[in-house]
Amino acid sequence: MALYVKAAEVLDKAEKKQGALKTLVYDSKFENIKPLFALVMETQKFSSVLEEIIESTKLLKQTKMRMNLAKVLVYDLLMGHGLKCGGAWKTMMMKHRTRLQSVLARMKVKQKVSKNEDLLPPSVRQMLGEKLPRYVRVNTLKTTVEDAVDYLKRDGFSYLGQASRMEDLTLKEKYFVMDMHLPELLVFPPKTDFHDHFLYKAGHIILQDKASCLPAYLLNPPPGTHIIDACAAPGNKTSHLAAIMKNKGKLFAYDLDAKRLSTMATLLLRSGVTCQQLGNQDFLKVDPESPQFKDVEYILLDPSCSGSGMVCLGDDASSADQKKVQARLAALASFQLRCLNHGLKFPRLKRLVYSTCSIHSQENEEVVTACLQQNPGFRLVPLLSQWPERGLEPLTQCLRASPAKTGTHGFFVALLEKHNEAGRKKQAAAVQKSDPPVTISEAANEAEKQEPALQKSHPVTISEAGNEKQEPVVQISEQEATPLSPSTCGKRPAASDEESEDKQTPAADQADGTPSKKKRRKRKRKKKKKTTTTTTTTMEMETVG
Ligand SMILES: C[S@@+](CC[C@H](N)C(=O)[O-])C[C@H]1O[C@@H](n2cnc3c(N)ncnc32)[C@H](O)[C@@H]1O
Repeated sequence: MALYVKAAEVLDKAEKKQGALKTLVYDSKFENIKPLFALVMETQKFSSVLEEIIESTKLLKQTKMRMNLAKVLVYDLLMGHGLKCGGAWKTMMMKHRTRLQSVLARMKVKQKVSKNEDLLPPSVRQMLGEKLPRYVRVNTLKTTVEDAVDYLKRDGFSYLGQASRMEDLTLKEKYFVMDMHLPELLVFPPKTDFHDHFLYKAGHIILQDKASCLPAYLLNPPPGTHIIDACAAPGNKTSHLAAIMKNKGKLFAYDLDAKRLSTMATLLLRSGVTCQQLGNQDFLKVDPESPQFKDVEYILLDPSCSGSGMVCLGDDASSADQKKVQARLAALASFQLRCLNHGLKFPRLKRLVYSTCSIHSQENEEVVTACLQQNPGFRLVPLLSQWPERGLEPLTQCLRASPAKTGTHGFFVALLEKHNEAGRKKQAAAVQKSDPPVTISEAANEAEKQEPALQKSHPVTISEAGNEKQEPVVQISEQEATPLSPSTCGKRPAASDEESEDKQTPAADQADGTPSKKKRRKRKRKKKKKTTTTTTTTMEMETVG
């Protein structure tokens, strides 16, 4: 029952505008956040429907419950996976179940619909991203685009060829097109459900939002290269990278969260990925100087972020508790900048792609600006000139994405590349002459002054899209994770994300501040033991994956 009481409490607080749902759930200190989050989000989504059912059955009067408690219980009883409580509460709810069920059934008959979702008001449906197309990435490790298209045609879908404008992505019934920017991406009407489809179950297609396909596509690591996916789980971008590399080379994929990593191992197995080496590890503690990374030339960094771009999660910006929201954003931005700076330390790195599913400049342009100030040997690569939404001024080389302009969830991508030594020295000198490096908060102030300047949309034709991958210096270009899964992207950094500065710095033992010989030896042994543990985890994950 604790779950329902806590969920009702969160909904009460949200009604009193004490914070955004997401923040309230995380602040609730409830031991099992995931089911609480899911219950609160779903109840909120069906709020108006549940209220109608509760009122027409006079449930509050008969049970003396308050509205939000009734809502969470009725949600789970009628639309969720059944009540997860026992005792008097369950007995009471079961007593009313038939009446509640028949009101729900009557509502559906009246509105001539069959699914619970269809009862939602249009405004809620739009907010939930129902209007976003269903994007399907063809997994070229298992099939080809042509074969996937043929299979889908035989399965009753009608193929309209490659799209050339945004409007072509607005589809109905069983029509589908090939995307105009990403040729391995097929586009279907919103809500087309592939979860039970053979191609999905066999790993031939991957359900991935278009914006989320950008990082791997733009990084475009050639087959045979060594690459790191720094914050990888649940692995949609990892499997995309492996497909681009044709499973040739080495793909180190790290994630701090063991559970998500194990989901990822299953997903990669199904997708036919074989070039990976998984590690349940904090990326910030991966040593760039380690011999195993000496050939790493590419990094994909998609760190934890606010998830404010995910249409289903919404944005905390309207939250009454702006202080908390800003503090959370600042903590995330600081973590993201540390990851970015760390990624640039790999000695042979050529390119790093940075992405977030956030719409906040603090996590996007400001992080990149601060990073470039601190790493003058790197610069931004201009991306997809035809892409309709750019990074905020002056970072227009980067891409942004949004439901309105690109028909996707909100997203941000920047591609950084190392430039030559002469340029680096020149830039370093210029930085010394000018202001000290921009810190995140300074960048925040600057960015606030800027008006977002967005470029106009230029429709792309097939051949242009093919050429669109940027001229390279070297060479160019979900839950079980569905794009709408809150756990994929809106995930808060694990505790160590925000405190991931190495906490194991040894305390000084001797007068000069250095540890004693004995202690040094002990620490050395401990360190050796730790390395072995990490390797074991990596090996285990490889076996699973
Ligand atoms: C936005 S999600 C990554 C989504 C993934 N790239 C994909 O496309 O499926 C961020 C991930 O970073 C992980 N993470 C957070 N802090 C980390 C750290 N310090 N080191 C490695 N992974 C971390 C989280 O567990 C989470 O799985």
